[in-house]
Amino acid sequence: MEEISSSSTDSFLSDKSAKVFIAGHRGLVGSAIHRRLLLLGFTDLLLASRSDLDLTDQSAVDSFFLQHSPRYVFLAAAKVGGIHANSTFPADFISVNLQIQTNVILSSFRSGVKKLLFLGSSCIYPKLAPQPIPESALLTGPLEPTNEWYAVAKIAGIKTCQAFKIQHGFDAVSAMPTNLYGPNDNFHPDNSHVLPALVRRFHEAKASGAKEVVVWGTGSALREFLHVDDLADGLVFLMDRYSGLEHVNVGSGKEVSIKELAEMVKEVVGFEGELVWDRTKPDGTPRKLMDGSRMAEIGWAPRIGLREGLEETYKWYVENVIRRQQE
Ligand SMILES: NC(=O)C1=CN([C@@H]2O[C@H](COP(=O)(O)OP(=O)(O)OC[C@H]3O[C@@H](n4cnc5c(N)ncnc54)[C@H](OP(=O)(O)O)[C@@H]3O)[C@@H](O)[C@H]2O)C=CC1
Ligand SMILES: C[C@H]1O[C@H](OP(=O)(O)OP(=O)(O)OC[C@H]2O[C@@H](n3cnc4c(=O)[nH]c(N)nc43)[C@H](O)[C@@H]2O)[C@@H](O)[C@@H](O)C1=O
Repeated sequence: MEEISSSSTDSFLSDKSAKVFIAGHRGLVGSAIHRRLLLLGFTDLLLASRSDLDLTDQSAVDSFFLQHSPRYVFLAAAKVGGIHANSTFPADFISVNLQIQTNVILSSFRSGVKKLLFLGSSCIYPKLAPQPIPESALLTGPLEPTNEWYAVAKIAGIKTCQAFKIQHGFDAVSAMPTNLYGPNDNFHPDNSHVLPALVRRFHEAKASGAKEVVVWGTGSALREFLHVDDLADGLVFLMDRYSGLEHVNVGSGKEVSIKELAEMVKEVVGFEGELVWDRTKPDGTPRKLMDGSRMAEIGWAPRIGLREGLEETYKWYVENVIRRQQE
């Protein structure tokens, strides 16, 4: 059941005065969507930080939607973290994500939202899925154990969107991004994803004159990285053009090993010491390159290469995180 909306008069991009709620607008993805919509000339963006609206609180979410009546919703709020955080806090990753997404999807439906875009992740696919991973690989095999709790919540999110579309005709679509990076990422030493973790670790090693940097795992795991500004562009594209039942992969189409990534970060940061591999840490999924042909068929392509995106992200980290610590 594929449906690609064709009417330009009724499309998201022809409705720039519409009220758009970006759930999670301070995060990596939400802040990139915010930047993108401002650049495109959207004039009525609805934003609420966690202290104003806890998205796990069902009645608060319901009241918020009834009070503000947004026309479009980007659901970019979630409990997010890297391999260590996912393995350490399984209860949070499954329960918080189920709560946030169910509350936002149901309140959107009940309050008459025109269209909602839900964000999943490439970790929804089986650990040993065929590569590149097509959308049809969902629920065809066992999940990667380090993030199965998060993955189960994300799969439930896709299915919630599909169920409301089937039963009620609610225009809720799902995008599955690959591993992301960029401005406003989480640079926590333990709980973040690999790219921001390495940016911070190499920067701190260079600053302190350390001789070694420890990198987790064997370095052989392969990952596909997408700059978050490319993702935001792709999400706006989907909001505008796609109303199909099936979720859509959003990736860069390019993979690197963690060893190659670590060497690249080392070079960009300018650290001159050695890399040491901590093999007691898990590699996680051996490979997760997504098949991006559906997005390509709809007419979208990423623009930012990994090296360029990494250089820009390191500059952002120094100018924003480090400089602020020094002030
Ligand atoms: N980062 C990545 O590599 C990938 C991310 N994704 C998906 O993209 C989406 C966004 O992720 P990302 O931007 O990286 O995550 P971040 O952690 O950077 O941002 C998440 C946002 O959600 C908000 N939030 C979390 N819990 C609550 C709550 N209870 N009430 C209100 N707001 C809340 C956070 O608020 P606060 O600022 O207060 O903490 C934050 O703004 C998620 O669905 C994630 O699964 C998919 C694939 C890869
Ligand atoms: C986007 C996706 O992200 C998560 O899955 P992941 O791809 O395994 O995420 P990761 O970025 O944490 O690790 C990637 C690889 O990198 C290695 N690695 C090396 N050194 C560090 C390091 O210092 N930190 C981290 N985190 N990893 C490291 C690490 O051992 C692994 O081999 C999901 O849990 C889930 O959140 C999700 O959807």
